[in-house]
Amino acid sequence: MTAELIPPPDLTFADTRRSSLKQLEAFIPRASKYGRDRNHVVPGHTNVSRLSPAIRHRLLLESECAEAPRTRYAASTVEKFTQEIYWRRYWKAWLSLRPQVWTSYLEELEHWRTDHETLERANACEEGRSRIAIMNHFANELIKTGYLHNHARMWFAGWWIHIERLPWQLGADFFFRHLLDGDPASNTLSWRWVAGLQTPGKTYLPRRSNLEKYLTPEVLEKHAEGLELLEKPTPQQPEAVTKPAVTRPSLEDSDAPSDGPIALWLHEEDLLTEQGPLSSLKPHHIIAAGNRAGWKEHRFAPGKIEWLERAIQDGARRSEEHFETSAEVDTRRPLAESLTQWANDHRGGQIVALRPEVGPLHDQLPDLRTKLRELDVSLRLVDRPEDLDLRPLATGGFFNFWKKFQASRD
Ligand SMILES: Cc1cc2nc3c(=O)[nH]c(=O)nc-3n(C[C@H](O)[C@H](O)[C@H](O)COP(=O)(O)OP(=O)(O)OC[C@H]3O[C@@H](n4cnc5c(N)ncnc54)[C@H](O)[C@@H]3O)c2cc1C
Repeated sequence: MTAELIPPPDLTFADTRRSSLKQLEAFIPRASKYGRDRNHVVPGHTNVSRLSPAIRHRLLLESECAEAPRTRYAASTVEKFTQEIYWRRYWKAWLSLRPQVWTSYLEELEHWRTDHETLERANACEEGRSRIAIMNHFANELIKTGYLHNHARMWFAGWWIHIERLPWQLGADFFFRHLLDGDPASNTLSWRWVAGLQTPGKTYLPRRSNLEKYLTPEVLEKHAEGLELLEKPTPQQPEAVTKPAVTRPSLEDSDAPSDGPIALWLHEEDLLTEQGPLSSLKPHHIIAAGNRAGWKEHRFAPGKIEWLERAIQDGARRSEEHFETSAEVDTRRPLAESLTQWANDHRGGQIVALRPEVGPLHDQLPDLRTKLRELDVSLRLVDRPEDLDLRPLATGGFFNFWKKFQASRD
């Protein structure tokens, strides 16, 4: 096997439901060793599922992924894997209760983007021109594949913040632009956690000894330059850590359903409309629209946009089959244009969708709602019951969330 982490070109990330299910099936025999092996970073990333893009965009449901290994193993054998999936649900629920953390991140990012000296140093790190060869390797891997192993994400973020002393917001943005699984909650909050903002008094430092323990030796040997800088790292303590308050205890009301024609809006936040609360809807039309304006605003990498387009195509094809009506795929125009075009032709109707959580698509909702109302079309957003159930559990830390979740199942 090659000693590079950058996978061979045939190692791709599932972009359809069918291929995601196949990948999940293939992962099941390895789930029992996940607790032991998951922190080891090896070429091809065979210790982990690599399902994050599919889970992030809901080609697969979190519940399906958590349940699949249990067809073969006892719950205790695969608990670590289940827990990791619930880390994702925890971050999402946590941010949903505190959307101001996302808005502040975007404002702070805007500020750093105007600081030329800092931006130049950040660019050098993104482009693999830093003092530490293995971090250059990770930057390169991220850009080439749209993926990094969790441990590599932690090392990279820790190095960026505590060694290079760069603002975490620029690092989070670098990840968000390239990661196929780039998620407003998991990404922003993990960077905050590494910076010491999420759990007061706790930062994450990348240490040479830890890399030597968990990274395939041949890879490290090949990229050893600058490792001495990771021998005795000292944390960059955040200035002031305040606990963000819950500002959105309940979700905004949707427009009331009307009697007119219905369009189902399929979007990248949840590509599984045929399963869940919308499955019995009788739409007259399906609009599978990409958030082109958001992709542009957040400067998504071309490979990531291509992945999203393929996943949306797949969602549209499945919805068309399930709802027995035509789906129009529109990933080229801004979202508002695709939806208002239908609204203009169907005044008095309604557009129904699964509710997008905090992030770029959610940011567009107020403007979209206004435009649709002007055309006398209502926008009805529907929640998955399991998302609503988990939301109120994320008021404290993860293990508190996990305990409450376990208790709710007993
Ligand atoms: C700085 C940083 C940024 C991150 N950004 C993202 C992001 O944008 N999107 C994202 O999905 N994950 C993010 N993660 C979490 C984690 O690194 C990835 O979910 C994981 O590496 C994906 O690979 P996998 O599918 O092989 O995971 P596996 O180990 O196979 O885990 C299975 C699933 O559980 C979930 N999961 C696993 N670990 C975590 C975790 N620590 N936090 C949240 N969910 C987890 C994912 O959905 C993952 O697909 C980030 C972590 C760090 C440290």
